[in-house]
Amino acid sequence: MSKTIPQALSDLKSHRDSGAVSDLRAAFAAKPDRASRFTVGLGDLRMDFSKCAVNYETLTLLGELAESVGVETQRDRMFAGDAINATESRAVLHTALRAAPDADIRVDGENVVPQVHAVLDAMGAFSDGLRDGSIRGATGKAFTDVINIGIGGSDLGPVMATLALAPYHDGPRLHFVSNVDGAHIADTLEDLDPETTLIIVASKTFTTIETMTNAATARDFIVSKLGKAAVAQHFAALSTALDKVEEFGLKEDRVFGFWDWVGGRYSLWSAIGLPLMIAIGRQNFSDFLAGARAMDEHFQDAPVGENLPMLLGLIGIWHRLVCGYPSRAIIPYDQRLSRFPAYLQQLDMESNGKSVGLDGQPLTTASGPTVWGEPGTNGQHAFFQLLHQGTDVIPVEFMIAANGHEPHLQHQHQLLIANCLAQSEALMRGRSTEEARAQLLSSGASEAEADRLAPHKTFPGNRPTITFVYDKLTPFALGRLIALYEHRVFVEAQIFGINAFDQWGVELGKELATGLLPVVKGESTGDGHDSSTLKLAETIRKMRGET
Ligand SMILES: O=P(O)(O)OC[C@H]1O[C@](O)(CO)[C@@H](O)[C@@H]1O
Repeated sequence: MSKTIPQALSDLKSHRDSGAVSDLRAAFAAKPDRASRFTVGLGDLRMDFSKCAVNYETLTLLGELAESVGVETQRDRMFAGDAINATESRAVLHTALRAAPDADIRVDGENVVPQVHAVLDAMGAFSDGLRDGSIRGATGKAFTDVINIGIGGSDLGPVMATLALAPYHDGPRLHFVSNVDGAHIADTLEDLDPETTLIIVASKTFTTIETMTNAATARDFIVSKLGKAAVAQHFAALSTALDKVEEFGLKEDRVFGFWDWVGGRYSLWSAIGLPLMIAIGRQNFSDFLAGARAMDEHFQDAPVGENLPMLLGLIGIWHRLVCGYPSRAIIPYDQRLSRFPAYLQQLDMESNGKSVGLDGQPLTTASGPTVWGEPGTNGQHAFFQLLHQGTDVIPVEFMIAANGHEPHLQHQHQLLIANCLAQSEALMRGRSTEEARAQLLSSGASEAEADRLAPHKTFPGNRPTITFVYDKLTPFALGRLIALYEHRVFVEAQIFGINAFDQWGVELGKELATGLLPVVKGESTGDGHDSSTLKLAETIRKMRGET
């Protein structure tokens, strides 16, 4: 019989308190094969978690915790299309978006895979037409530029993946506009010609105020030069709300749909991926889906001890619920993954930033950590000081490709690799005060100077890191990496006992913004708002010369 969750957690805490792996340096010295023991892989992807303070017993206890909440059963329910998004009574089937054409995945008795592939085919035909110039604008010119207007899940995934796969771009130039700040769209439109610009409006609900406002501005941009009739040729829409898209005035062949069982932050594999497909082409997009599918299969089939998403999730839980670390940093040593941390922020924090359990009761443990990061080596010259010597321990997840896409810049790639490995080594080893002192003395410092400076040059070490290594950042590798993190978030959510697939926490601010707009415009005195908010609105109106 499996343990109860409190029992499993309490056993993990006692295990940690017993100091099983309290000194990583000593653990490496004691077991020279520690790296091979705590590295798992899938294809060319390796996950080395040997620099986390865990041993085999930790993994066994984490496995018991997973069993106590039925993670595997929940996983199977998700893949089977059960309505596991309980607060919205919906299935959660982003995995069906990358399923093989002959798969059979049912929602309300209907196999959804044929619909998925019908949309993929339509996206393929449209992106082929844009890329080969057979689909043209109102004045007969081919499209040179495509703007994706969307926000959150309708922006972050396409932006991140388009940048990540830049070496595969051979289609029109891509631009992304998300912020309601007019500066974003103004700067984007600045150098573009309406005659050769296609605008994609990406919104699951087709009601999001930022996206609809930017879409209206983009529409004016097209209409002012080409007239109203050009809208149908210069726009496309990606949405589940087909009725609302119709009101916007788009023809059916310019609308690419998806379904309510695709969460916004899990939608990159759906029609929301169209900008990426336009940039890299149908075949590369299909490889991207295949990478995610490989991770889906692995997540379903591999035993817990070899299962990357399970282990990544369980180690995340170890750090959050047992060690109490409040955040984690994602540091890709890959400039083209520079938006990956931002993408993961939505994926992870919008999913697991909850404080009420599935039963509607307040959680009695913590839930998702703060997720943040920047690419290396840039971060080294910014916030790594805190990672090495700050008072908080922040687990880091590094990622590095063995091979870059620039064969003529091998030396730079080797330097990048050396930096990535050096950082995880430094975080693990640290430098004792005695070592710091000895180093100072050997570089000519006096005894007094060495005593004074040694504490400042001491690194506590023992700071946990996970390092991912893969051959090259191909479409397949990127798809696999994203799916890994999607499933990791899922595993952690099961243990937190929350619904990872709703996001009610974004609602209140939206409602208040709608109510405050008349105050900002001076059309309402704003009864019911607090004095700070009203005073700020008044100050801003004064600065704008409106009062
Ligand atoms: O695609 P939509 O419906 O415009 O929503 C955009 C984003 O807004 C959110 O609802 C949060 O505000 C996200 O969950 C979603 O990805």
